[in-house]
Amino acid sequence: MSEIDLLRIEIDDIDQELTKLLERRLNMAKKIAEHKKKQGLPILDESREEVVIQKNIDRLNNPDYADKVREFYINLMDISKDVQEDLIK
Ligand SMILES: O=C(O)C(=O)C[C@]1(C(=O)O)C=C[C@@H](O)C=C1
Repeated sequence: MSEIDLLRIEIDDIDQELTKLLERRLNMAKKIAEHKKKQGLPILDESREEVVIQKNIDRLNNPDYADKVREFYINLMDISKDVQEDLIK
């Protein structure tokens, strides 16, 4: 097997875990949306989003990825809000 094939096997394994985790996270986001609907709360919580982003930047071993992690969580929470809005509308 070529080196790129071996590296792609690693990427595929990581993607498999990421997809499982994404599905779990989106399921939790739906539960939060149901709670917010009952309580009459807005979907968007900007202060919580900043906490999520900062906490995960702080978890990095390589701080060079800070901007990428920020971008990742902004996109992830946009997807989360789409799922939440689809559920409650
Ligand atoms: O924690 C919440 O209040 C959520 O609704 C979850 C979540 C997220 O995906 O992490 C989504 C939307 C909010 O703006 C903040 C965070």
